[in-house]
Amino acid sequence: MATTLKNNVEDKQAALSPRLKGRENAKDTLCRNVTIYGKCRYEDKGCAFNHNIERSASENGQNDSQSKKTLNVDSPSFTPSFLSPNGANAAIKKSAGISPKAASAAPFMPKAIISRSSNATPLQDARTPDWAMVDVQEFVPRRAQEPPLVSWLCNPDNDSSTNENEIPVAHNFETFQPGPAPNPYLDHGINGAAFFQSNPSFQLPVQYHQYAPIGHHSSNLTPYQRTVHDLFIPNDLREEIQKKLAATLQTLPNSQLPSHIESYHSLVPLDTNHKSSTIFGGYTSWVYKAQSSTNGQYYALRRIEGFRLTNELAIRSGQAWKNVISASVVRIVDVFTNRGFGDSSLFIATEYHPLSKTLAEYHHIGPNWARPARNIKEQVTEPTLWSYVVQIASALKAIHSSGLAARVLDPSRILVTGKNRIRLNGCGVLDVVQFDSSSGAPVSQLQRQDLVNFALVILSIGSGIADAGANFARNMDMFKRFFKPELQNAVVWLYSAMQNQEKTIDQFVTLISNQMITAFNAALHTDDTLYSELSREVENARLVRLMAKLDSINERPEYEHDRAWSENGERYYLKLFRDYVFHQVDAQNRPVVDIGHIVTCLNKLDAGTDERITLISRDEQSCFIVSYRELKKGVESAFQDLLKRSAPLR
Ligand SMILES: Nc1ncnc2c1ncn2[C@@H]1O[C@H](COP(=O)(O)OP(=O)(O)OP(=O)(O)O)[C@@H](O)[C@H]1O
Repeated sequence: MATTLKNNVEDKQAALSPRLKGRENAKDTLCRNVTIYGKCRYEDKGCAFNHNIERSASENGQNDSQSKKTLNVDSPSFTPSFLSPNGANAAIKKSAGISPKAASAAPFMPKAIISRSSNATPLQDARTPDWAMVDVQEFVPRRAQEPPLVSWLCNPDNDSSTNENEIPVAHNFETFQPGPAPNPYLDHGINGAAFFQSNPSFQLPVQYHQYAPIGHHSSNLTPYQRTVHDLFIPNDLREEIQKKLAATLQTLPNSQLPSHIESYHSLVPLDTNHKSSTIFGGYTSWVYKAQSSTNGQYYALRRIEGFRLTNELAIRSGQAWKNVISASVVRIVDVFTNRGFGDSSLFIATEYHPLSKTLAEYHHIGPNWARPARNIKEQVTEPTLWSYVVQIASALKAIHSSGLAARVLDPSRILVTGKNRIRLNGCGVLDVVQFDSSSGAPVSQLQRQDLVNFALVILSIGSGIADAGANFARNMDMFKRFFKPELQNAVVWLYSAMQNQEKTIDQFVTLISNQMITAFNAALHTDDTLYSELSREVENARLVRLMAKLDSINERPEYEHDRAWSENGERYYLKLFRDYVFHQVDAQNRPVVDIGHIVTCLNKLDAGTDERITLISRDEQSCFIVSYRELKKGVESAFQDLLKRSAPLR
């Protein structure tokens, strides 16, 4: 059970020191057993009370400095001397006056370690899960009755450690590290091998996080400096993703639309211009975002208004598009008819790409953006146009090799789903709505028509004219003013596909192989960039999970009367740790908000380092010196305990 913190010394105390200020005044008048697992924090400053402290090597340096310093985020964090990157550590300085023989002496092992380890009662039981740090004993404040392992007792009245009224202070020596590895300079046999990483297995870095400087770097920072922005993905990318997510979740309350169409519900219209085109065989089409009640995913539902199904095979020809998997084609997931809108309509459910525009909208092509209104700045660049050519070619290759033809290939039906990322949309619709009339046309002819349409799409985007096919020669002249012969030749080659029965998309792909390589290289660069952005988020995901655990176990109303979490409880220090991480104050009691401190603490907690920190209760009555290793163990065990009690997930 928990150590009794309150004791009869209390009434002898005149005043309490504030948490972070006024220590100097308080130290002479008060030494109120503030230490449970450490030593009196005022002892080094001449505390007037007896300190029955059996010194051990472990307290040299690190505990002294811990206890001397105020609890402030500005305090330098403890770095084990043997991990010190610059090598300028106290251990080296101290050894200057020691005889060379001493270097080969056996490392100092405090007696307490030996006795403790032999008597240790492992808290781990057979049910210890994999995540547990089996070599660490959980930090549990001891009862007053238990004999202290090492008398680090700070008792103002009595230096005997057996008195009931005293707070026994047992220091957990499991976390003590005997010291750094032997000095590699002295061992000539190893030939300097100690300077190199000999252990190929994963090792934690000194700072217990993985914020390696990959990706772009701000040049006016020193190598060890990071800005908060370095820890997260760039703002513009985050904003873009957030907008897309918000668009996906958008709903339309009180809409007049049907509540559901088959298994799709929450319909939101996506087309903003209420014009009807003849591109789908004269049928009017509407596009809605909808959520599937089958899997919760979002889809784009294209409704072909007033379509009457006369042949079941027509639907089947639309279903064939489900097998076309290409990064440059909007994937069709379902084709069906439904009367939800009060008429007979055809519905094509496709993948939903939030906030996408059509190529015509994106490049201002159409009746409203005819050539004279388009200025030179809006002129699409040649690399962008080549990128479109490569993507459309790759889409057509996938479609044609499935024995299908796109048929709908127009700037008003190609979606721009990202920067320079396009996808063919509306494919498969004509296969259904013109099933009877088109069943006679050979697919090879439709595929060659695709090549012609392909040429017109490129010409249209390049020249800014919607109906580029109406006067091909004149528009081509215009096109030649902006683009090099290689691109002009590609357009002409495609446009003449109807006259040459041999032309296929495969031949075209071979012709543009140089551009394919360029596009592939650019895609790899984009991939690298995104990967480096992703690597920044990796640490954040880890820390968020850790924070989720911390927040789940702290301040639970169910634990309100749980003694383990009370001031006298064995989990009390976890509460104090939360304060230490998130509720720091400075000497004037002003909040210190330092994300660097929070991230550092959480990383060390996650790693379970041996560094010890001082945790002081809000009323300044209790003080713990505890290592991150013990904290980690405590957090994990409290969380597992919580999981055991929790209701099964729905
Ligand atoms: N799969 C999809 N994912 C996300 N948005 C889409 C999808 N398909 C279409 N849209 C959106 O719906 C809008 C309308 O698409 P549509 O294909 O009907 O083009 P349109 O320009 O409205 O043509 P028209 O008015 O001639 O029918 C597009 O601008 C696009 O923003």
